[in-house]
Amino acid sequence: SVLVSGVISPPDAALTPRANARHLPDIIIIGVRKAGTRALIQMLRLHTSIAAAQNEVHFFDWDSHYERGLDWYVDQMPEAQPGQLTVEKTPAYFTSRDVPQRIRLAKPDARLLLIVREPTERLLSDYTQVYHNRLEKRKRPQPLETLLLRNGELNLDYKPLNRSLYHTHMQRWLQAFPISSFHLVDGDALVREPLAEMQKVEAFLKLEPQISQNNFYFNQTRGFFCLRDGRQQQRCLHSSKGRKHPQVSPHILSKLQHFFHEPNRRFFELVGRTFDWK
Ligand SMILES: Nc1ncnc2c1ncn2[C@@H]1O[C@H](COP(=O)(O)OS(=O)(=O)O)[C@@H](OP(=O)(O)O)[C@H]1O
Repeated sequence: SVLVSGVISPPDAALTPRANARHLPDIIIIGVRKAGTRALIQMLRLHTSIAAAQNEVHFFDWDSHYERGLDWYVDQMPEAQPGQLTVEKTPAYFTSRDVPQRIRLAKPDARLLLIVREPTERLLSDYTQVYHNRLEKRKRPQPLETLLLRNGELNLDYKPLNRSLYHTHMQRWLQAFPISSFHLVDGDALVREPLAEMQKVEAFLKLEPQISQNNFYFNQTRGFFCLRDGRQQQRCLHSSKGRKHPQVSPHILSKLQHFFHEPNRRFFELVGRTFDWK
């Protein structure tokens, strides 16, 4: 501060380094569960302009969190340097009824990242996740057929099946946000060619292109790409990512793929692009 004719003037804002601060997320990864949301947020934070929340926050989908208000939500965010964009991921947002309107109220200019994956494979991944959760809780896992079929027909109330009906959920989101608020990430492509997929994300977010081939190396043991950050720290995703899926009879597989054909077509129409799904 400077003493001018006996008055102490406030410090020059331009000369005072602004401190790191928490703020509402600029970017939200809204899902889909088991489509590669963790890989996406980890790859995004390779960029120096991104500050990412570590844990799934579940602010907009859990009433007990939502009732705590926006100050609580901001407290869950990482500290961001001036100019950094903040991102959180909660895959359950995509399929939760009230979430689109709640996000619109809190952050109408949020940039929404949605990662999708071939719906049958996503269903099997979802089943596998629940299977392991039950084992951990010492509950007996149930065979897929019992959950998926009712009187020989597909059981539409089975949640992992419902979550793969992307168009029904996307319809709700498009009532709250224009399509320009979304960027869709191809989860199958992110596994095979992470750099190409991340360059599209950088472009959508208007970030300076920074992520490079140097940030990825293929790990033969894991069968996936792992990450190398700017300080040459190497890191693969947790071992719960990339699990073996159950063997499913060809009859059920083709039933599922046939079933998803029409919902997929409607999803492609809604989002104005296609994916390479059977
Ligand atoms: N690089 C890399 N390493 C490991 N795993 C990768 C990677 N990229 C994408 N994936 C895929 O991410 C799938 C898990 O998806 P999510 O992180 O969205 O799951 S969750 O909803 O948060 O539980 C996980 O699904 P499963 O293979 O079914 O386990 C992976 O296929």
